[in-house]
Amino acid sequence: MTTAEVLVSVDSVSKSFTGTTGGELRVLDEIELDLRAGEIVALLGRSGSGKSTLLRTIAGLVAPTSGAVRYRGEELTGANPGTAMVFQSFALMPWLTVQDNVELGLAARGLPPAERRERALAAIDLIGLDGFESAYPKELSGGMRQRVGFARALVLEPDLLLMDEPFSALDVLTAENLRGELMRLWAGEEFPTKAICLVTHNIEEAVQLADRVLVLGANPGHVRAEIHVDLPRPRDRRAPAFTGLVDLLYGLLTGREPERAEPEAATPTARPLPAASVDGLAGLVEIVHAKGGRAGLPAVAAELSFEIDDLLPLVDAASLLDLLFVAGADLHLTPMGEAFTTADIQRSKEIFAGQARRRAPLVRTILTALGSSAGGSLRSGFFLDLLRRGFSHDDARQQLDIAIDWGRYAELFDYDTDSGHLRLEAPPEPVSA
Ligand SMILES: Nc1ncnc2c1ncn2[C@@H]1O[C@H](COP(=O)(O)OP(=O)(O)OP(=O)(O)O)[C@@H](O)[C@H]1O
Repeated sequence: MTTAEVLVSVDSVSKSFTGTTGGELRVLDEIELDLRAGEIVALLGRSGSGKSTLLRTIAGLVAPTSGAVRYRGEELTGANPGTAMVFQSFALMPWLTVQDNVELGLAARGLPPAERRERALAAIDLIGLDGFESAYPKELSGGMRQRVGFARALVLEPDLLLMDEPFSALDVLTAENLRGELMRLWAGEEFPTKAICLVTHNIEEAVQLADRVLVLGANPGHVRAEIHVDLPRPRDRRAPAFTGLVDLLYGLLTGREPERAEPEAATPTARPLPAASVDGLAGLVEIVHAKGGRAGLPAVAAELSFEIDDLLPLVDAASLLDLLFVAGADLHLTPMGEAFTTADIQRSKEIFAGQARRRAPLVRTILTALGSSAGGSLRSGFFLDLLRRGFSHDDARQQLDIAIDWGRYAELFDYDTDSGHLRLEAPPEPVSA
């Protein structure tokens, strides 16, 4: 496999965006990646780890801040001519028929109408859409719309097919069916592309489809691990080798990176608060307690019908606060977590307050700032301005909302919606910086 021709190479690519207040938001950090003929590569990572940005960089839709993307050795200066993209949202033109949607990219390439028509019909046929040529997107189910999305990309016969969470807007059965069909096409003679790179946050999907899984970490996006999936196709989800890889990836996605800063020393931007409500994270701690202090993540996700992306912030929050810790794909209750979940409500709040003050950088920063302000009160805009130096507009708001949820529960500070002020609940206590 490693001797196969390199279609696209990503050399030391970094990408920064300009934040709303002019600060730099580093999204990708020194990414190295070769995409070779014959392989399917999955980019797996939690929300915000830069997966979509990396995919768009490979497509030539986003220019790297430093480093280069090459297609067959040629550095890109615009859209990558060897790629076509399938989007999560289908991105179809509602006013065009299936046939016209599929022909769109060919028209852009200047192909004559007769050839466009012929190639579009072949792609429509290949992806199981024949009979729907003159239908409009709104007449189609989600699964059929995504087939149009596939046909529109495949008709271009790209060397490399790029897919950004192509199945995540579909219901479970439709997604499974379409994944299966894609794999049958991939194994067949007529499939017009040489390689696939897909973004997913679904671990099972990555192991089912990919030859190689790159696990991306966040802040900024970087490659944490590369896992080879040498399982025969079609893959059996119940095979021990399959579930073993799923467990390994769960562990990689949830485990803390050794080189990351300890929460005590981290700043609010270096260690953002996970998007978890107190209710959610306390519920998870309670579940692990009910299971005897140890629970497998895949089992918890399945039991709660949670996507890993919904579960990860809860796991992150509980481990940030040292209520749980992750070992491999298992969650373990810590002594602090045990105390938190078995205590009466007032004591639970005190434990939470102590942990949040010590280990959640934004909560600590808010407490410090409120403690040194006149009357222990500051406008929320003050904190939003600070946060926007390191986060996008929406992420800054979300960070503050999480901190307020945590701070209110812990009775550390309150937020007055009418005046827009955060206010200390109790007289200022010394806070170690
Ligand atoms: N054009 C842009 N301008 C500013 N910030 C951006 C832009 N595009 C992405 N970002 C930021 O870059 C970070 C990574 O985004 P990206 O969509 O690549 O991550 P992701 O891993 O694909 O996340 P998700 O799974 O949620 O889609 C996010 O914090 C996002 O807000």
